[in-house]
Amino acid sequence: MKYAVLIGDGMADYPIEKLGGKTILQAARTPAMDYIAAHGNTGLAKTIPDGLPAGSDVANMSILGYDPAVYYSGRAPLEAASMGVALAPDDVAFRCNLVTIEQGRIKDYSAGHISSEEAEILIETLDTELSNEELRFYPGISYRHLLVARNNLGAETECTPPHDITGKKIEEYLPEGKDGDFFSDMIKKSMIILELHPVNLKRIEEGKNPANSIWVWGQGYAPKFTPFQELYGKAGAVISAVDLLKGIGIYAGLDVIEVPGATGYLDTNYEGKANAAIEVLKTRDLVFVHVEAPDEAGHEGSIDKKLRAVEDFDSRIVAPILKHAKASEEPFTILVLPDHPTPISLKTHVPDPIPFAVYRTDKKDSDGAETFDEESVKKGSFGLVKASELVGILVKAK
Ligand SMILES: O=C(O)[C@@H](CO)OP(=O)(O)O
Repeated sequence: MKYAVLIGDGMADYPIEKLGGKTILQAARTPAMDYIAAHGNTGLAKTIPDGLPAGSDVANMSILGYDPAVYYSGRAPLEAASMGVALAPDDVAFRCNLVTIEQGRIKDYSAGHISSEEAEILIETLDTELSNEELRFYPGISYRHLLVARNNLGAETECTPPHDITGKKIEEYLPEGKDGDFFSDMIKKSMIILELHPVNLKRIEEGKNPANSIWVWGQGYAPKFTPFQELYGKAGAVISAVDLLKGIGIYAGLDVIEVPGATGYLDTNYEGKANAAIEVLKTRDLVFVHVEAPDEAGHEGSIDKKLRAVEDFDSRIVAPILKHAKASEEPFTILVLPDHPTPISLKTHVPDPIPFAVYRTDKKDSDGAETFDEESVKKGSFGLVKASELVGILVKAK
Protein backbone atom coordinates (compact mmCIF):
# COMPACT_ATOMS: atom_id res chain seq x y z
CA MET A 1 0.00 0.00 0.00
CA LYS A 2 1.18 3.57 -0.80
CA TYR A 3 -0.08 6.56 1.16
CA ALA A 4 -0.50 10.17 -0.02
CA VAL A 5 -1.52 12.79 2.56
CA LEU A 6 -2.45 15.99 0.72
CA ILE A 7 -2.73 19.11 2.88
CA GLY A 8 -4.32 22.37 1.69
CA ASP A 9 -3.19 24.74 4.44
CA GLY A 10 -6.05 26.85 5.77
CA MET A 11 -8.59 25.60 3.17
CA ALA A 12 -11.50 25.27 5.59
CA ASP A 13 -13.65 28.36 6.12
CA TYR A 14 -17.03 29.61 7.36
CA PRO A 15 -20.16 30.32 5.25
CA ILE A 16 -19.53 33.47 3.24
CA GLU A 17 -22.38 35.87 2.43
CA LYS A 18 -20.84 36.88 -0.91
CA LEU A 19 -20.86 33.19 -1.88
CA GLY A 20 -24.54 32.80 -1.03
CA GLY A 21 -23.72 31.34 2.37
CA LYS A 22 -21.35 28.73 0.98
CA THR A 23 -17.87 28.06 2.33
CA ILE A 24 -14.89 28.24 -0.01
CA LEU A 25 -14.79 24.42 -0.23
CA GLN A 26 -18.51 24.37 -1.11
CA ALA A 27 -18.19 27.11 -3.73
CA ALA A 28 -14.87 26.06 -5.30
CA ARG A 29 -14.75 23.55 -8.18
CA THR A 30 -13.02 20.55 -6.57
CA PRO A 31 -13.87 17.43 -8.59
CA ALA A 32 -10.87 15.45 -7.37
CA MET A 33 -11.53 16.02 -3.68
CA ASP A 34 -15.26 15.47 -4.29
CA TYR A 35 -14.43 12.10 -5.92
CA ILE A 36 -12.32 11.11 -2.90
CA ALA A 37 -15.13 12.06 -0.51
CA ALA A 38 -17.81 10.35 -2.62
CA HIS A 39 -15.85 7.09 -3.07
CA GLY A 40 -14.21 6.95 0.33
CA ASN A 41 -14.74 7.64 4.00
CA THR A 42 -15.02 11.04 5.62
CA GLY A 43 -15.05 12.75 8.98
CA LEU A 44 -13.89 15.70 11.04
CA ALA A 45 -10.46 15.86 12.69
CA LYS A 46 -9.33 17.89 15.67
CA THR A 47 -5.86 19.14 14.68
CA ILE A 48 -5.50 21.66 17.56
CA PRO A 49 -5.55 20.05 21.04
CA ASP A 50 -7.29 22.18 23.68
CA GLY A 51 -5.00 24.78 25.18
CA LEU A 52 -2.57 24.92 22.23
CA PRO A 53 -2.38 27.77 19.68
CA ALA A 54 -4.40 27.41 16.44
CA GLY A 55 -1.34 27.46 14.20
CA SER A 56 -0.05 25.43 11.31
CA ASP A 57 2.77 24.22 13.54
CA VAL A 58 0.41 22.46 15.95
CA ALA A 59 -2.03 21.40 13.22
CA ASN A 60 0.53 19.90 10.84
CA MET A 61 2.37 18.19 13.68
CA SER A 62 -0.96 16.43 14.37
CA ILE A 63 -1.44 15.48 10.72
CA LEU A 64 2.09 14.08 10.50
CA GLY A 65 1.17 11.78 13.38
CA TYR A 66 2.72 13.57 16.36
CA ASP A 67 0.43 14.59 19.24
CA PRO A 68 1.33 18.25 19.88
CA ALA A 69 0.38 17.83 23.54
CA VAL A 70 3.40 15.50 23.73
CA TYR A 71 5.85 16.84 21.14
CA TYR A 72 5.15 20.56 20.60
CA SER A 73 7.73 23.05 21.90
CA GLY A 74 7.13 26.04 19.61
CA ARG A 75 7.11 26.78 15.89
CA ALA A 76 10.52 28.33 15.34
CA PRO A 77 12.62 25.39 16.56
CA LEU A 78 10.95 23.31 13.82
CA GLU A 79 11.72 25.94 11.19
CA ALA A 80 15.30 26.18 12.46
CA ALA A 81 15.83 22.49 11.70
CA SER A 82 14.77 23.05 8.10
CA MET A 83 17.12 26.03 7.84
CA GLY A 84 20.03 23.93 9.07
CA VAL A 85 20.41 25.96 12.27
CA ALA A 86 21.42 23.72 15.17
CA LEU A 87 20.03 24.69 18.58
CA ALA A 88 21.80 24.21 21.90
CA PRO A 89 19.55 23.04 24.77
CA ASP A 90 19.28 26.59 26.13
CA ASP A 91 18.87 28.28 22.74
CA VAL A 92 15.47 29.89 22.12
CA ALA A 93 14.44 30.01 18.46
CA PHE A 94 12.02 32.76 17.39
CA ARG A 95 10.11 33.13 14.15
CA CYS A 96 11.12 36.55 12.81
CA ASN A 97 8.62 37.92 10.30
CA LEU A 98 9.43 40.82 8.03
CA VAL A 99 6.25 42.93 8.28
CA THR A 100 4.86 46.26 7.11
CA ILE A 101 4.00 48.75 9.81
CA GLU A 102 1.97 51.83 8.85
CA GLN A 103 0.85 54.59 11.22
CA GLY A 104 1.81 52.41 14.18
CA ARG A 105 -0.31 49.46 13.05
CA ILE A 106 0.46 46.06 11.48
CA LYS A 107 -0.46 46.67 7.85
CA ASP A 108 0.88 43.42 6.41
CA TYR A 109 2.25 40.40 8.33
CA SER A 110 4.00 39.30 5.12
CA ALA A 111 5.49 42.63 3.91
CA GLY A 112 3.72 42.13 0.60
CA HIS A 113 4.96 38.53 0.34
CA ILE A 114 8.44 39.91 -0.12
CA SER A 115 10.75 37.75 -2.24
CA SER A 116 13.24 35.53 -0.44
CA GLU A 117 16.05 37.28 -2.32
CA GLU A 118 15.06 40.78 -1.12
CA ALA A 119 14.40 39.46 2.39
CA GLU A 120 17.82 37.84 2.62
CA ILE A 121 19.50 41.20 2.04
CA LEU A 122 17.42 42.79 4.80
CA ILE A 123 17.95 39.95 7.27
CA GLU A 124 21.69 40.03 6.67
CA THR A 125 21.67 43.79 7.30
CA LEU A 126 19.82 43.22 10.59
CA ASP A 127 22.25 40.47 11.54
CA THR A 128 25.18 42.80 10.91
CA GLU A 129 23.62 45.63 12.90
CA LEU A 130 21.92 43.77 15.76
CA SER A 131 23.52 40.37 16.29
CA ASN A 132 25.92 39.68 19.14
CA GLU A 133 27.13 36.70 21.15
CA GLU A 134 23.51 36.22 22.38
CA LEU A 135 21.57 36.85 19.17
CA ARG A 136 21.72 35.71 15.53
CA PHE A 137 19.37 36.32 12.59
CA TYR A 138 18.95 33.74 9.79
CA PRO A 139 17.17 34.27 6.43
CA GLY A 140 14.34 31.91 5.43
CA ILE A 141 11.48 31.89 2.87
CA SER A 142 9.79 35.15 1.84
CA TYR A 143 8.68 36.93 5.06
CA ARG A 144 9.52 33.93 7.29
CA HIS A 145 12.89 34.20 9.08
CA LEU A 146 14.63 33.06 12.24
CA LEU A 147 16.15 34.70 15.29
CA VAL A 148 18.07 32.55 17.79
CA ALA A 149 18.65 33.85 21.32
CA ARG A 150 21.11 32.10 23.63
CA ASN A 151 20.94 31.35 27.37
CA ASN A 152 17.14 30.98 27.53
CA LEU A 153 16.64 34.64 26.51
CA GLY A 154 12.99 35.13 25.62
CA ALA A 155 11.79 31.63 26.52
CA GLU A 156 8.99 33.07 28.67
CA THR A 157 8.32 36.27 26.71
CA GLU A 158 4.67 36.67 25.62
CA CYS A 159 4.61 37.21 21.86
CA THR A 160 1.69 37.56 19.40
CA PRO A 161 1.63 36.14 15.84
CA PRO A 162 1.49 39.14 13.48
CA HIS A 163 -1.10 37.48 11.22
CA ASP A 164 -3.46 37.56 14.23
CA ILE A 165 -3.28 41.36 14.57
CA THR A 166 -3.63 42.82 11.08
CA GLY A 167 -4.69 46.46 11.44
CA LYS A 168 -4.04 46.55 15.18
CA LYS A 169 -1.78 49.05 16.99
CA ILE A 170 1.61 47.47 17.59
CA GLU A 171 1.99 49.22 20.96
CA GLU A 172 -0.78 46.97 22.30
CA TYR A 173 0.88 43.76 21.10
CA LEU A 174 4.64 44.23 21.48
CA PRO A 175 6.43 41.40 23.34
CA GLU A 176 5.59 41.41 27.03
CA GLY A 177 6.58 39.67 30.23
CA LYS A 178 10.09 38.37 30.90
CA ASP A 179 12.57 39.94 28.43
CA GLY A 180 9.63 41.66 26.71
CA ASP A 181 11.30 45.06 26.79
CA PHE A 182 14.45 43.61 25.23
CA PHE A 183 12.57 42.23 22.22
CA SER A 184 10.32 45.29 21.93
CA ASP A 185 13.43 47.45 21.72
CA MET A 186 14.83 45.14 19.06
CA ILE A 187 11.68 45.53 16.96
CA LYS A 188 11.97 49.32 17.26
CA LYS A 189 15.67 49.22 16.34
CA SER A 190 14.79 47.18 13.26
CA MET A 191 12.41 49.92 12.13
CA ILE A 192 15.23 52.47 12.20
CA ILE A 193 17.55 50.16 10.26
CA LEU A 194 14.97 49.10 7.65
CA GLU A 195 13.08 52.32 7.01
CA LEU A 196 15.46 53.77 4.42
CA HIS A 197 17.11 50.54 3.30
CA PRO A 198 17.54 50.55 -0.51
CA VAL A 199 15.52 47.33 -0.81
CA ASN A 200 12.59 49.08 0.86
CA LEU A 201 13.00 52.35 -1.03
CA LYS A 202 12.79 50.31 -4.25
CA ARG A 203 9.73 48.40 -2.99
CA ILE A 204 7.99 51.66 -2.15
CA GLU A 205 8.90 53.01 -5.60
CA GLU A 206 7.33 49.90 -7.12
CA GLY A 207 4.19 50.37 -5.03
CA LYS A 208 4.91 47.32 -2.85
CA ASN A 209 4.63 47.11 0.92
CA PRO A 210 8.07 47.75 2.46
CA ALA A 211 9.49 45.28 4.99
CA ASN A 212 10.00 48.10 7.47
CA SER A 213 10.04 46.08 10.68
CA ILE A 214 10.60 42.65 12.14
CA TRP A 215 8.08 40.91 14.40
CA VAL A 216 9.18 38.06 16.68
CA TRP A 217 6.93 35.23 17.90
CA GLY A 218 6.53 31.42 17.93
CA GLN A 219 9.57 30.88 20.08
CA GLY A 220 10.66 27.70 21.81
CA TYR A 221 13.35 25.12 22.51
CA ALA A 222 14.35 22.22 20.26
CA PRO A 223 11.81 19.36 20.51
CA LYS A 224 12.51 15.63 20.71
CA PHE A 225 10.66 13.33 18.28
CA THR A 226 10.39 9.55 18.08
CA PRO A 227 11.24 8.65 14.47
CA PHE A 228 8.21 8.23 12.20
CA GLN A 229 9.55 4.86 11.01
CA GLU A 230 9.60 3.66 14.64
CA LEU A 231 6.08 4.93 15.35
CA TYR A 232 4.41 3.76 12.14
CA GLY A 233 6.77 1.30 10.44
CA LYS A 234 6.72 3.30 7.23
CA ALA A 235 9.36 5.23 5.29
CA GLY A 236 7.98 8.66 4.51
CA ALA A 237 8.76 11.97 2.83
CA VAL A 238 7.58 15.57 3.06
CA ILE A 239 7.04 18.01 0.18
CA SER A 240 6.43 21.66 1.10
CA ALA A 241 7.74 25.13 0.33
CA VAL A 242 7.83 26.25 3.93
CA ASP A 243 10.41 25.54 6.60
CA LEU A 244 7.73 24.59 9.12
CA LEU A 245 6.66 21.39 7.35
CA LYS A 246 10.21 20.55 6.31
CA GLY A 247 11.34 21.03 9.91
CA ILE A 248 8.66 18.73 11.32
CA GLY A 249 9.72 16.22 8.68
CA ILE A 250 13.37 16.47 9.68
CA TYR A 251 12.60 15.93 13.36
CA ALA A 252 10.43 12.95 12.39
CA GLY A 253 13.24 11.42 10.33
CA LEU A 254 11.25 11.80 7.08
CA ASP A 255 12.96 12.64 3.80
CA VAL A 256 12.46 16.26 2.74
CA ILE A 257 12.01 16.59 -1.02
CA GLU A 258 12.93 20.05 -2.34
CA VAL A 259 10.89 21.25 -5.32
CA PRO A 260 12.35 24.15 -7.33
CA GLY A 261 9.79 26.94 -7.70
CA ALA A 262 7.84 26.00 -4.59
CA THR A 263 7.09 29.43 -3.11
CA GLY A 264 4.60 29.04 -0.26
CA TYR A 265 2.21 31.29 -2.18
CA LEU A 266 -0.36 31.15 -5.01
CA ASP A 267 2.41 31.08 -7.65
CA THR A 268 3.95 27.88 -6.32
CA ASN A 269 5.12 25.05 -8.56
CA TYR A 270 2.05 22.82 -8.20
CA GLU A 271 3.01 20.44 -11.01
CA GLY A 272 6.51 20.11 -9.60
CA LYS A 273 5.13 19.14 -6.19
CA ALA A 274 2.66 16.61 -7.65
CA ASN A 275 5.33 15.02 -9.84
CA ALA A 276 7.76 14.88 -6.93
CA ALA A 277 5.11 13.12 -4.81
CA ILE A 278 4.48 10.50 -7.51
CA GLU A 279 8.23 10.00 -7.94
CA VAL A 280 9.05 9.68 -4.25
CA LEU A 281 6.35 7.05 -3.74
CA LYS A 282 8.31 4.74 -6.03
CA THR A 283 10.80 4.31 -3.19
CA ARG A 284 8.88 5.38 -0.04
CA ASP A 285 5.68 4.14 1.55
CA LEU A 286 4.15 7.53 2.30
CA VAL A 287 4.32 11.17 1.27
CA PHE A 288 2.95 14.34 2.86
CA VAL A 289 2.32 17.10 0.31
CA HIS A 290 1.63 20.53 1.84
CA VAL A 291 0.41 23.61 -0.06
CA GLU A 292 0.46 26.95 1.78
CA ALA A 293 -1.49 29.09 -0.70
CA PRO A 294 -5.09 28.77 0.62
CA ASP A 295 -3.92 29.93 4.07
CA GLU A 296 -2.20 33.00 2.67
CA ALA A 297 -5.34 33.88 0.70
CA GLY A 298 -7.38 33.50 3.89
CA HIS A 299 -5.06 35.87 5.74
CA GLU A 300 -5.43 38.37 2.92
CA GLY A 301 -9.22 38.08 3.21
CA SER A 302 -9.45 37.45 -0.52
CA ILE A 303 -12.36 35.23 -1.61
CA ASP A 304 -11.13 35.14 -5.22
CA LYS A 305 -7.57 34.20 -4.24
CA LYS A 306 -8.75 31.51 -1.83
CA LEU A 307 -11.13 30.01 -4.44
CA ARG A 308 -8.23 29.96 -6.91
CA ALA A 309 -5.84 28.42 -4.39
CA VAL A 310 -8.31 25.66 -3.46
CA GLU A 311 -9.16 24.92 -7.11
CA ASP A 312 -5.45 24.84 -8.00
CA PHE A 313 -4.78 22.48 -5.08
CA ASP A 314 -7.57 20.21 -6.36
CA SER A 315 -6.74 20.24 -10.07
CA ARG A 316 -2.93 20.49 -9.90
CA ILE A 317 -2.07 18.43 -6.81
CA VAL A 318 -4.97 16.11 -5.87
CA ALA A 319 -6.15 15.27 -9.40
CA PRO A 320 -2.79 14.11 -10.87
CA ILE A 321 -1.96 12.09 -7.75
CA LEU A 322 -5.46 10.53 -7.75
CA LYS A 323 -5.10 9.69 -11.46
CA HIS A 324 -1.70 8.07 -10.85
CA ALA A 325 -3.07 6.13 -7.86
CA LYS A 326 -6.02 4.74 -9.79
CA ALA A 327 -3.72 3.62 -12.61
CA SER A 328 -1.17 2.10 -10.25
CA GLU A 329 -0.93 -1.67 -9.77
CA GLU A 330 -0.08 -1.13 -6.09
CA PRO A 331 -3.05 0.00 -3.95
CA PHE A 332 -3.08 3.61 -2.75
CA THR A 333 -4.65 5.37 0.20
CA ILE A 334 -5.20 9.10 -0.33
CA LEU A 335 -6.08 11.45 2.55
CA VAL A 336 -7.09 15.04 1.73
CA LEU A 337 -7.56 17.71 4.37
CA PRO A 338 -6.80 21.25 5.52
CA ASP A 339 -4.65 21.71 8.63
CA HIS A 340 -6.95 24.31 10.17
CA PRO A 341 -9.61 26.78 8.98
CA THR A 342 -8.38 30.27 7.99
CA PRO A 343 -11.74 32.03 7.64
CA ILE A 344 -11.79 34.94 5.18
CA SER A 345 -13.95 36.86 7.67
CA LEU A 346 -11.31 36.64 10.42
CA LYS A 347 -8.14 36.69 8.29
CA THR A 348 -6.52 34.24 10.67
CA HIS A 349 -6.65 30.69 12.04
CA VAL A 350 -9.31 29.13 14.23
CA PRO A 351 -9.01 25.80 16.12
CA ASP A 352 -12.26 24.30 14.75
CA PRO A 353 -12.10 20.64 13.63
CA ILE A 354 -11.37 20.26 9.92
CA PRO A 355 -13.01 18.09 7.21
CA PHE A 356 -11.07 15.12 5.85
CA ALA A 357 -11.66 12.35 3.32
CA VAL A 358 -9.85 9.05 2.79
CA TYR A 359 -10.02 7.07 -0.47
CA ARG A 360 -8.52 3.63 -1.11
CA THR A 361 -8.04 2.40 -4.68
CA ASP A 362 -8.45 -1.22 -3.54
CA LYS A 363 -11.84 -0.68 -1.86
CA LYS A 364 -15.25 0.27 -3.19
CA ASP A 365 -16.62 2.35 -0.34
CA SER A 366 -18.75 5.37 0.37
CA ASP A 367 -20.11 7.12 3.41
CA GLY A 368 -22.77 9.06 1.58
CA ALA A 369 -20.84 12.30 1.07
CA GLU A 370 -21.03 13.51 -2.55
CA THR A 371 -18.68 16.46 -2.12
CA PHE A 372 -15.72 17.45 0.03
CA ASP A 373 -16.56 20.26 2.41
CA GLU A 374 -17.10 21.14 6.08
CA GLU A 375 -20.71 19.90 6.10
CA SER A 376 -20.72 16.90 3.74
CA VAL A 377 -18.02 15.03 5.68
CA LYS A 378 -20.30 14.91 8.72
CA LYS A 379 -22.14 12.06 6.97
CA GLY A 380 -18.94 10.03 7.20
CA SER A 381 -18.19 6.91 9.19
CA PHE A 382 -15.14 8.42 10.90
CA GLY A 383 -17.11 10.95 12.96
CA LEU A 384 -14.75 13.20 14.95
CA VAL A 385 -11.17 11.91 15.33
CA LYS A 386 -7.98 13.18 16.95
CA ALA A 387 -5.89 14.24 13.95
CA SER A 388 -2.63 12.88 15.41
CA GLU A 389 -4.21 9.41 15.33
CA LEU A 390 -5.17 9.57 11.63
CA VAL A 391 -1.85 8.32 10.22
CA GLY A 392 -1.94 5.37 12.62
CA ILE A 393 -5.51 4.54 11.60
CA LEU A 394 -4.59 4.61 7.91
CA VAL A 395 -1.42 2.51 8.09
CA LYS A 396 -3.07 -0.11 10.33
CA ALA A 397 -6.22 -0.37 8.17
CA LYS A 398 -6.68 -3.81 6.56
O1 LIG B 1 4.03 31.12 7.81
C1 LIG B 1 3.32 31.85 8.53
O2 LIG B 1 3.74 32.82 9.19
C2 LIG B 1 1.87 31.53 8.67
C3 LIG B 1 0.98 32.67 8.30
O3 LIG B 1 -0.29 32.26 8.70
O4 LIG B 1 1.53 30.44 7.86
P1 LIG B 1 1.16 29.06 8.53
O5 LIG B 1 0.29 29.39 9.70
O6 LIG B 1 0.45 28.28 7.49
O7 LIG B 1 2.45 28.46 8.95
